[in-house]
Amino acid sequence: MRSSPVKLKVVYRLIVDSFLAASCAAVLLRLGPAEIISCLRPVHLFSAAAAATVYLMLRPRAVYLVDYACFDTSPLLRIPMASFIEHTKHTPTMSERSVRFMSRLLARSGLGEETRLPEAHHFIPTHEYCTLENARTEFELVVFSAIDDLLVKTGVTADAIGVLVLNCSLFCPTPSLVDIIVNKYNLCCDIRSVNLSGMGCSAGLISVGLARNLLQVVPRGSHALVVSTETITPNYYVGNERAMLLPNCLFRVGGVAALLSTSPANARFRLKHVVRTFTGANDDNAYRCVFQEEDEQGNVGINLSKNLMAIAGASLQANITRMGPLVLPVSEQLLFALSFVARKALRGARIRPYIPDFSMAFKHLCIHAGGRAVIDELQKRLRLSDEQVEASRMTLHRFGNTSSSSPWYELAYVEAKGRMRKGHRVWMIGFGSGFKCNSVVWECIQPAARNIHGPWSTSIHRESLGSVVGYAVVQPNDSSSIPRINR
Ligand SMILES: CC(C)(COP(=O)(O)OP(=O)(O)OC[C@H]1O[C@@H](n2cnc3c(N)ncnc32)[C@H](O)[C@@H]1OP(=O)(O)O)[C@@H](O)C(=O)NCCC(=O)NCCSC(=O)CC(=O)O
Repeated sequence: MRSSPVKLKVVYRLIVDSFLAASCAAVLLRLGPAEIISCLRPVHLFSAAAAATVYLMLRPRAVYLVDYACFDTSPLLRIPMASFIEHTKHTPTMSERSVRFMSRLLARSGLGEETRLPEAHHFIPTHEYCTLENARTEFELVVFSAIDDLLVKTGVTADAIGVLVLNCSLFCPTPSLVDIIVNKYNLCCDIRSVNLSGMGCSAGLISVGLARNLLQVVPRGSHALVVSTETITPNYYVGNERAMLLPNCLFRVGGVAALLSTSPANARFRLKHVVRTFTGANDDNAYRCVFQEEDEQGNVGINLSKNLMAIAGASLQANITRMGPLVLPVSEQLLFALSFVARKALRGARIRPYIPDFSMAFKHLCIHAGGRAVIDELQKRLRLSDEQVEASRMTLHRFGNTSSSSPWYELAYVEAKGRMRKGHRVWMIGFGSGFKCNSVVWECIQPAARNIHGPWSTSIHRESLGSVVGYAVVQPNDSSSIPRINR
């Protein structure tokens, strides 16, 4: 049975959402069609036609997602936690204390036993194999596999690609990563290509926005290839700073290739909104909360601040303040606006911000799988149900933090579960260094066929929220032991 506040809210929504429609209908009924037509003069009709023509000519072209393909990580790259810990023991610069710390973190990280690390990280001592050549090898394996899959899936040939946008935060060689792709696929010599680096985990959604913008200036019907990945190989931290050991435990291999177009032919999703929020201006805590630096011994790593959860929550708040008006029904917007005004007007009165009910706007949420505590925080902030964060938790468990590609693994999860329907809206939320929180909204035109090949095809039958409620427990002093699952 529904509780009274919920019932009240349903009634409130009905009243507010019907109010506008009722007002318009009343005005039209009072005037009557004959009266409306008699009010119109030729000059009105001409102005309306001119305004409509100008609008049609200037409005941005609609952009569609033809399809996407996530790197289907090879089982050979699987890194059970015991192996990971064994490898850290063979890194001479890492102390026993750091090894114990990482064992503890891994056990509670929400990552499962099937996440993948690049080939170089499977050798001992790992740091000796983190070379530029091995980084290129990892990049090529991940990205070429995803692009090959995408081209096969869509039947689009490489010469139909007019725009290429790639983001990879920490690996930025020359020739650039987009040059590697242009060279491999023999893409057009006048391709508009952009290589984003250093932009963190939210850059995948920035790439989507950038591709959308570039598609406005190339011939209609052109295709934009968007590639989002993080190359793990060169980023193995060998020091003992706890905040810098965290990324070793969380980040794993992954990548996605997505094809966008201004043509709706064979498209599977329509791009509805891209909303970017940057909270680093004048806020050093936010700016430094994911920070590449050297520790006192000169070892380079990524320092993840303990404040990250709070900062991610605040930047999400800023992002939804801009997203809300675009996607929420009037009733939710009104409550949100009232709470905003009340909070501003009565600063001392500790009024909690109103959290809109996003299930009214979206059927599926794909929240960047940054870490277990991050998902927990966002679930709490947005008051989401376990089902609404399921794709995020499952992706973290099965693939780890794959950085900017993680929302795509989540979209693939929803599709592999057969939950996507025509007309469903999907909200992708990315956040990362800067500090940035970005959102992309898609509307499904054509769900994927149920049993297609994809990153979840071999495991979806055994994936469910219930299977990840416990955390794998590794015995730090016994690397040979098989980790057990603590439920
Ligand atoms: C790592 C965890 C799974 C640990 O979970 P726990 O339930 O054990 O939580 P906990 O907070 O008690 O942490 C356990 C121990 O780790 C320490 N600890 C936790 N976070 C730390 C940090 N950032 N720096 C230093 N130490 C840290 C705690 O002090 C504690 O130590 P002691 O027990 O000694 O007191 C969780 O904290 C988590 O998910 N954190 C978020 C990870 C994160 O920042 N992800 C975003 C990646 S960046 C990204 O995705 C975007 C981008 O790169 O752009």
